[in-house]
Amino acid sequence: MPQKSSYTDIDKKYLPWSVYQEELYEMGLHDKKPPFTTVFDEWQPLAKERLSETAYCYAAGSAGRESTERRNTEALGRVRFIPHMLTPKASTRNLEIELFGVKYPTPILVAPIGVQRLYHSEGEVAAARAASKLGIPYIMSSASSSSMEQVAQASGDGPRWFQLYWPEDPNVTVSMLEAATAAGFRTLVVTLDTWNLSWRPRDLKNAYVPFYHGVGDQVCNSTEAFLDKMRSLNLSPKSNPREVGKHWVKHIFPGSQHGWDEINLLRRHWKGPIILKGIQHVDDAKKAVEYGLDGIIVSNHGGRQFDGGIGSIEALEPIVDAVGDKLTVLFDSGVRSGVDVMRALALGAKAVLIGRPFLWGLSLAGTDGVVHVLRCIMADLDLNMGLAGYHSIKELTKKDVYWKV
Ligand SMILES: Cc1cc2nc3c(=O)[nH]c(=O)nc-3n(C[C@H](O)[C@H](O)[C@H](O)COP(=O)(O)O)c2cc1C
Ligand SMILES: O=C(O)C(=O)c1ccccc1
Repeated sequence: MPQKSSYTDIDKKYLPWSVYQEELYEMGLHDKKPPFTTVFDEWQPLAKERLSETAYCYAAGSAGRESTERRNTEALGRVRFIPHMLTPKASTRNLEIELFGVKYPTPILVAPIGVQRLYHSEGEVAAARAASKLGIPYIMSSASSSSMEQVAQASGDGPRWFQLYWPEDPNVTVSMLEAATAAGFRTLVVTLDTWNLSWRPRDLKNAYVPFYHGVGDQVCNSTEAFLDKMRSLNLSPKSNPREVGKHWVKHIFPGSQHGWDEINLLRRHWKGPIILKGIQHVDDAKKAVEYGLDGIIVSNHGGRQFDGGIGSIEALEPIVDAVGDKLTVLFDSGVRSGVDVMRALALGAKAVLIGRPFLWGLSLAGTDGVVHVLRCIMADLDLNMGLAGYHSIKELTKKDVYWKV
């Protein structure tokens, strides 16, 4: 499937993004309501009411004392703008961006999140459909609870990105990359910060991790080399889902770290752009340039892996200063509103991944819930861009930002 060069020709009813504000006020005249609250900080508590304790804690929880997660949102909140006035061009905004030669209608992507069927019966399929409607990349996780084919179908002609948890065995790695290519995924995100799951006290207290319950191993069904291994043990995903699930976890979380030189293996087996996710250190960002990567995602996995790190936004500025003109820098961890998106863009990110908030939307109302959450964030972004005097994304720079006080 050739990749489209532009996803900006989406359904006009979504544009400009600020139109959602009018739509919502209009609903009041016809006794209608949005699927659920528009208050950013109410999505999580509302989802908590609907989810099982185990599923809720799996998503809400982070590593250790959850100090990195708190630091993510605190540090983002410290980035404040000094708005411009009398800027007539800013009365309409163009939020388009270009990543790897492809145009997108807004600088927002859907973060890779595994096991989405814990949150809604349609899981990844519902979320991928939402992203496709909005013309934004859906990054399919290696730990999905839907198959590559199901997600690809739900994406339609929407942009397909695939996130790799990098197995120990190169044959399994190559087999996953081949399956993803065959299913039409064109951009590869390789997550580096999760060689094993961290110490997560909430899940340990609940004695709960999804894989032990056979959730999150659906990608293995598309991975021939892995299925061969299972056949040699007389196991199949259909007859022995739990055993196969446990083998799968060992494969995608091998507990041993690959080295930089192995990046070449990925390059040999992937034609499109390759992006490393989980970079926080400037030295690693420089290595990514040295090894010819196309992009990096400055991320600390939402504070779910290493506890005791800096806020992800604090890592962004020095990384952009060092390598921002040499590869594409994306950002995630702690983004909760449109203004948070502006904050990361002003400090140099080219686009931003939304994580937990879309998962709460999925939990509350499936595809419509994800669309609602993303449209709220995009409308907030669009309106705040205008109020601070910006017409386009490239006008956002750190000279208008006040922080580190
Ligand atoms: C429940 C859950 C599952 C996740 N699964 C994955 C995954 O499979 N692969 C991955 O690279 N990141 C995964 N992440 C991390 C997200 O991609 C993203 O980095 C993180 O959610 C950003 O933090 P925030 O949601 O607090 O903004 C997961 C996050 C959550 C909350
Ligand atoms: O929990 C996570 O953060 C994560 O990355 C993951 C890993 C495996 C399955 C589901 C999610």
